Amino acid sequence: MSIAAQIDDLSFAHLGTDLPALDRVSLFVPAGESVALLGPSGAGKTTLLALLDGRLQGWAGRVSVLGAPLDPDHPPPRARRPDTGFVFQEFALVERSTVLRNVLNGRLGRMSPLRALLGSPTAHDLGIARTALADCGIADLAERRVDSLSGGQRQRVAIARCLAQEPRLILADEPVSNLDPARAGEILALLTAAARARGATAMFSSHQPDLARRFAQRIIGIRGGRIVFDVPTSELNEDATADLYRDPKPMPGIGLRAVS
Ligand SMILES: Nc1ncnc2c1ncn2[C@@H]1O[C@H](COP(=O)(O)OP(=O)(O)OP(=O)(O)O)[C@@H](O)[C@H]1O
Repeated sequence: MSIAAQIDDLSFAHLGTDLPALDRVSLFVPAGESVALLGPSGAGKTTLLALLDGRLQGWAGRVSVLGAPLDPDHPPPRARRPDTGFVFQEFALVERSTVLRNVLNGRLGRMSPLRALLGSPTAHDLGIARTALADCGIADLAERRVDSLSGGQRQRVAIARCLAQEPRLILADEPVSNLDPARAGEILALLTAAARARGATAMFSSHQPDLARRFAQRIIGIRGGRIVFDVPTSELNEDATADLYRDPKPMPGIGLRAVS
């Protein structure tokens, strides 16, 4: 079986913090799966995705992505890992550039260094970018500047850029948190269907259990940096989900009191 990500006994604290953002996490994700990470604010979802994306250093434990171990002290530069794609919550697009140029940026890691430097795509790169635009339903926006687009359209551009990279692992950090419920469903449908059609693995974080249920095969609950459940979507339990979001420490003096 091909492996998208394997994590063994991983602990990590951000610089300048004492509490670990991830605490003894172990995880195995076979290739092709779609996985949702659920958990309250500060649970460690973004940290886990950033770590798999090779953007963090100095963890304890073992991490391998697409079969290659990541060195905790020297993860390879992002540009040298085009097989892993990332969709950011805040899109991270070049606002004053066109949609097509932004999507072509997803090809940079696949181009020769000279072409990447000159920003000169081949016909093959252009074909892949146009296919990604069409798959995301925004072929007609190719020449529009990003700063003229709505939030939902920007999110489609961010996904198209990621698809143009031809990643085998797609990581997405709250990719629909800025969208209304109908748009959020459309975008997650698009992301997971595009991953499936390409045989890629998709891992996305969310605060919306209903969307996770609809679009993920597997749901991982994280709280306080630890995995508290990891189940096939069909086995997700309402109580476990509610527990995940329960207030950790009620404020002293606040609560229900009998009124005499
Ligand atoms: N750059 C940073 N420097 C210091 N601490 C950080 C940094 N980024 C995150 N943290 C801390 O790490 C912990 C996990 O944060 P993380 O952003 O991974 O949570 P999250 O589950 O993604 O939250 P949210 O749903 O709000 O995005 C939190 O305690 C947070 O304060």
